[in-house]
Amino acid sequence: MYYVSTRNKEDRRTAAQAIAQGLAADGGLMTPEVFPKLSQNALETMRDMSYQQRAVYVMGSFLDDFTSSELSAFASRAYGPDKFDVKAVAPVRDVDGNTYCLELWHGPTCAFKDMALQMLPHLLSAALVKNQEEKTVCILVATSGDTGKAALEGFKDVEKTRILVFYPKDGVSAIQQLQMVTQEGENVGVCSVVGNFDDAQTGVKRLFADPALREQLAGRGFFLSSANSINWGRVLPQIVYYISAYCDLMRDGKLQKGEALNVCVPTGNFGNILAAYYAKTMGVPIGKLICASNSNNVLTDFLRTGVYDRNRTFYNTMSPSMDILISSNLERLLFALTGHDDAEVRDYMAQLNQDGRYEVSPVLRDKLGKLFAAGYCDDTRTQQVIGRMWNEHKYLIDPHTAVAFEVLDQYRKETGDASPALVASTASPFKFCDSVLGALGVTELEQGTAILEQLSARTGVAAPAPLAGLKDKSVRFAQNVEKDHMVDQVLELLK
Ligand SMILES: N[C@@H](CCOP(=O)(O)O)C(=O)O
Repeated sequence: MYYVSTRNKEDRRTAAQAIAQGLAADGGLMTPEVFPKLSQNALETMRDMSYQQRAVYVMGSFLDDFTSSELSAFASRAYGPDKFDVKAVAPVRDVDGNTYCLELWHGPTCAFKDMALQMLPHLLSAALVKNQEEKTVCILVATSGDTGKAALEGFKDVEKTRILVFYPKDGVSAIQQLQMVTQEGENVGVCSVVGNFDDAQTGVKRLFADPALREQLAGRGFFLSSANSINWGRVLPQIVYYISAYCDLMRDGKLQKGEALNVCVPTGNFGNILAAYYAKTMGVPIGKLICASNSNNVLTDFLRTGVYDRNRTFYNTMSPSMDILISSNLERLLFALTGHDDAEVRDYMAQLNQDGRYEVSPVLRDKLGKLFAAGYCDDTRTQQVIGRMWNEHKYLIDPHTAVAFEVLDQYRKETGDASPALVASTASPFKFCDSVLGALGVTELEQGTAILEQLSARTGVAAPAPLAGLKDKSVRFAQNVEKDHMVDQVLELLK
């Protein structure tokens, strides 16, 4: 199977090339030329498999330049008991008999990003060998909180890799920041950027597009790649968990063969919900894809009107991982829904770059409306939902998950569509202790890592071990740069 750039479908690469490259040379996103189909029989075959086996089954259908024994070895290392605190890896919790919650935060950094970033280093390391690459890869990451730590943990001390993470100063939670600045490993770097996530992400994309920098780094024996969801190796493992959740629900008798399941995903960069869309494209009986946003509701407006307009106020919210106005992966959706019309996608992206805005064709708008629903939720409501979920279900959820529960509720009320629904739960509530404690009515908050124990004491829920362990770690990274000086950090790390 080949992968093509969303901006030039003549640019064809193998999976190993696409994964090593991260982003296409023209700034487009590498995307499969065709999507394999999963029959109902295939879903039934997978029903009784472990998560690791399902990952091999699904990923194998996309990665024909990787052997099945390679993928099996990667899956057992990526999703083993030393990495995930539950055997199921991505368990599905029954909330009320018709609403299910896919818990994606049982990995080493307590966020859904682990699902892909425990796998990507294996894929990328193998890809370097397959491509006979002699240079060391330097992974540049922009994060609004979760990707950064998950990528650092995944690539820590991985041979022939370096990793540098940029996060917005004052744009991530205190625990998220502590997770990153205390990162161990000889090949890692972390730096805050003056600005918001969009500034960090745009800065990173600018570095990828800088031919002089690439040449200079090549001279030092390095090339650049990405661990953000612009890299296909990030999106593919995310498709697996939607398929796995559907199989779990069938196995447990909660869904009948072929029964539609709506899926509601809190998303900022659109990678997580795009993975659900791809699972649907492959044949999983997913009904409506419900896109949940916080007050940075650029995606809500886009999916409702067909107009993408990032010219609006950027809010720092209590669900920081979704504080994004330039949503990278939408480009892959546009490519899919235009029938791989790279010229049309190029045109939209050029308008976005120039005016911060584009409007899709009426045909595309209709397709979006049939596939997606969208809504958003502000911080006040987010805290109410956290409080309600705790009081009614004794279920402790994080602010991003709360946004999704609220938007699903809005959708059900507005449409009367009472189909079974799956909510993607993207992070542990312990990553956002202050907001969660506030939602539970606590006003006097402990400082530093003591707040983890405070949330535990208030709820009787134990903090995940990797977060509880933060109190023994020392801060290693305190660098802060203006967005125009990110290049200096790269050159410093790779000197
Ligand atoms: N929500 C992200 C932002 C980057 O998104 P990605 O899916 O492209 O890595 C984060 O937590 O950093």
